[in-house]
Amino acid sequence: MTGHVLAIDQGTTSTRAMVFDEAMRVKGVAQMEFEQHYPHPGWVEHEPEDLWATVVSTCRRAMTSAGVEAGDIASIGITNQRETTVVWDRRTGRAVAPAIVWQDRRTAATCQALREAGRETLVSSRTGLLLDPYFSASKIAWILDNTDGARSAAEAGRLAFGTVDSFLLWRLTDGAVHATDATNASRTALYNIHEGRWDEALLDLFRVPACMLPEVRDCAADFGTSDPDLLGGPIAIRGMAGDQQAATVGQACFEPGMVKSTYGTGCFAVLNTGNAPVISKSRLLTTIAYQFDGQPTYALEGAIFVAGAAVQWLRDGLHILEDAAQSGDLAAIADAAQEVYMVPAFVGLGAPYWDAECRGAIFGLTRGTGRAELARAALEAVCFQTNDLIDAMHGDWRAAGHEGAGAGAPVLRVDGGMVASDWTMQRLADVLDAPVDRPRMRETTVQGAAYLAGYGAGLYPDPTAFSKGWALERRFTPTMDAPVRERMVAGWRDAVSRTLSKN
Ligand SMILES: Nc1ncnc2c1ncn2[C@@H]1O[C@H](COP(=O)(O)OP(=O)(O)O)[C@@H](O)[C@H]1O
Ligand SMILES: O=P(O)(O)OC[C@H](O)CO
Repeated sequence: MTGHVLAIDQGTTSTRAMVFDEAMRVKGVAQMEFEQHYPHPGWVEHEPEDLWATVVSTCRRAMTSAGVEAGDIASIGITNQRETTVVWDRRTGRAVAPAIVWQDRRTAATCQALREAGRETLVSSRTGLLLDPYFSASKIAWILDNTDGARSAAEAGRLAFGTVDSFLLWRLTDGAVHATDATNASRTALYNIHEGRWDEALLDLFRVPACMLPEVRDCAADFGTSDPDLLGGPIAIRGMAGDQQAATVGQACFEPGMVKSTYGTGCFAVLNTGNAPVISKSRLLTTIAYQFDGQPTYALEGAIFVAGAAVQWLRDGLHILEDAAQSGDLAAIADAAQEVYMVPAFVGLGAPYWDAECRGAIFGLTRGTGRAELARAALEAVCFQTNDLIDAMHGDWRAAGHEGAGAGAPVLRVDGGMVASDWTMQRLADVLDAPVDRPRMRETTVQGAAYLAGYGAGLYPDPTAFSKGWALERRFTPTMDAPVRERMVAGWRDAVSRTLSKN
């Protein structure tokens, strides 16, 4: 029975655990949602104990459903919602404040002040990111400045910072290992992606004490051993990556030029750019896709903050859907004559607009607009935003001298909860005017984490051999006439321009 891998995917709205066997077949699955906290407009928090409790519970349940015990598992892989910031007490392991989630905008004014002070180039040139509240650095400073005694405790070495991976690792190893991996580090705005180290100038800029930071390791590496009391025995931890990077691995996007896009709460498109970082002219992020043997592979990334979250809003906020799947059925019967656009800037807009202050808007409402048109507008917003990202990506890729190659071959590999919607995937292909490939294995994020853990443990083959196992479930081919597409895209861009805060 040995030769299994346990993969943990601690996401924004739910935690999943899966057990895979030595042939990478899924043997057991468990998933749990947990509470989202919105204490003020633009704020989003998680309770770190909820993250931890759902991880332990889903791991145990996945193992039970797979019929395996700790001794049957060769290694654990961790993947996670990125940027979300946890600061905890090293003695107790307890967080000193709620986790500030990646979507949280409370540090918008700090970032704006730093931008006005001309510090954006320092951040972007070293981290590949932008001065935006999305990333961890300003969130850490907020916790230190707004929690009693936290700054002095941090400076005295009593507090630890971690993105969610690092916090979970600390807990899994009972405080023995304070580490992260290069992909998660690359999302903090404190990590120099060119030199592969925490950057003193950025630590000064954001006022973060160096002694709080985890050690940075490869994605397939020795991350220690789990506390024997947690899962019925000690298990080696050998894989780690941020969830979008894990999905890039799970989609086997190992060749420069390959692109994947994941549709969960948000949407994240990642283009593998190989061993050399490509600097975007369109405000996309340069980031680390994965790192093996100390060698980073870089990526361009476009991040959209709200994708499936707009569907959730229709369901839980407006109560016009019974479940998320109904959105596609409604969109299919929406009135084609009504041009309704939804710009779901609930927490501002991400790439390529980066406007933390703007908020959502709906255009083109008439007396005849109903829930079908709103559902269609929410799903189409995801397609239009992907189109904005892919346009920008291809521009950057060509500017880097890759005309016609790689990303020039316009195929998008998709995954995440939303890709279950055939209507949305067809509309995506139509809006992109390019094929959209949905793989047989939709849980690519957790599969990526499993692959890293199995690769790290010497159980799974090298990336080239793993790539051969990628299998297509369905290709969506564009069918929309060009004038219709162009009119729709122009309508979307007009809606965005009317939503941006700089109007
Ligand atoms: N059939 C569907 N049609 C449209 N949206 C869907 C569908 N199924 C799930 N979703 C959306 O996908 C998201 C869940 O995807 P998931 O990958 O589990 O997200 P996350 O990892 O961010 O928690 C939810 O926001 C949900 O509204
Ligand atoms: O948890 P997800 O799938 O919404 O992904 C969140 C991202 O990692 C945020 O950058």
